[in-house]
Amino acid sequence: MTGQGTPFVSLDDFEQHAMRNLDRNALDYYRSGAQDMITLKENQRAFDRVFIRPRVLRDVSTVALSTSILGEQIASPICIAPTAMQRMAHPDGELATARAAKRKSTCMVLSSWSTTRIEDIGDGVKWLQLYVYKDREATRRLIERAQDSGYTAIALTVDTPYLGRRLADIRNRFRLPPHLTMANFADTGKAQVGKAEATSAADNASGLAAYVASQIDPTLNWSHVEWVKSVARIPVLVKGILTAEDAVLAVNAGVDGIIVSNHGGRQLDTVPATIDVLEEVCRAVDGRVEVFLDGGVRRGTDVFKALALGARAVFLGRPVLWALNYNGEDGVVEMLNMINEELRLAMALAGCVSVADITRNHVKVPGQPRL
Ligand SMILES: Cc1cc2nc3c(=O)[nH]c(=O)nc-3n(C[C@H](O)[C@H](O)[C@H](O)COP(=O)(O)O)c2cc1C
Ligand SMILES: O=C(O)C(=O)c1ccccc1
Repeated sequence: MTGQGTPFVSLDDFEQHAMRNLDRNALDYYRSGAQDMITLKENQRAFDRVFIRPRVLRDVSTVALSTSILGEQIASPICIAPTAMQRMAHPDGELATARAAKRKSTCMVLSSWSTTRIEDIGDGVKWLQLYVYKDREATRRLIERAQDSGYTAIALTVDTPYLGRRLADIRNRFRLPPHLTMANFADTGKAQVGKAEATSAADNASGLAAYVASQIDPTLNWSHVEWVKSVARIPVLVKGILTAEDAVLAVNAGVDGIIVSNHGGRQLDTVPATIDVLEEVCRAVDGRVEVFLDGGVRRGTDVFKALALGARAVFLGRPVLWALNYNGEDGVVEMLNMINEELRLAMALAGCVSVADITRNHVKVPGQPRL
């Protein structure tokens, strides 16, 4: 938008810019999905199969985007998903993202694999994304550090007992550039993502897969959710639920929220698009906890559809990385402004003047007539 070039008109333009600007190691890591990337593509395509049923003649001269998540007020239901290693996209990395989130009064989820320390993120609505590490004391310390630093929820990622198979990262032998570290682990000697040795074609030569295998506890099970609940004094959400069955187990385990996510198509390939399972999850949850969605959200109409199908708010993953790469903090603000204005217009044209006005009857889903 800045400068003399053609103005950016959609979130896709930020990605196109990053494709020309980012180095291969980082670009492939950020863009990739697992295996054949069926789920990655499906996340976006599935939104196109949902149609909006607009209501007219409703005085849409003012449209309010504000809402609350887990009791905290935010300016819009468009939040920021945790993505690891943001300093590969821009030198200011997570700091820039956090400042942008604060300027827009929205929620940022910090990845526990950030290149900025938990303590160094300024104020604002912020949650910490957590993995259960083999080192249980280190995991406990992360929760405590988050609480001491003003984070208001823990999002426990449950879809990554192992890293998904991302072919480009294997080919590239992905590494975190040597000047960067997994900053939250600086005191444990586990902050470097080294080069993996590929000994056979079947080995996963991505440095990240090896790092994950060495750090994350693959015994991850429901007792760990209860353990995190017992340690944390702030709400705990599970991130990575895709079925009604697991949603019920999560509610029974006492979680405070569910993030419907397939990890941006980066874990198990050929799982469904998140928008296609959102309603199933919401029905199973039946209002007992808030349900969120991420995956493939690129336009205001996508946000509208997710809210209509039961999401309290949505989270953006890759678009934040593209915007960061484009112009740091200001780039992320610009990207958020764009999708927020798209949402405002979609709501107005569909006859909704507040987030609470968006109902199930505002969308038509293939094979699921509901009226
Ligand atoms: C580069 C990248 C890194 C990610 N890192 C994490 C992470 O550290 N923890 C996590 O729970 N999810 C991680 N995710 C998944 C996102 O939180 C989110 O589920 C996904 O990106 C949403 O899809 P979208 O990119 O299509 O918006 C990552 C995703 C990407 C693209
Ligand atoms: O890349 C990812 O999707 C992810 O969640 C991750 C983040 C840091 C290290 C390993 C995996």
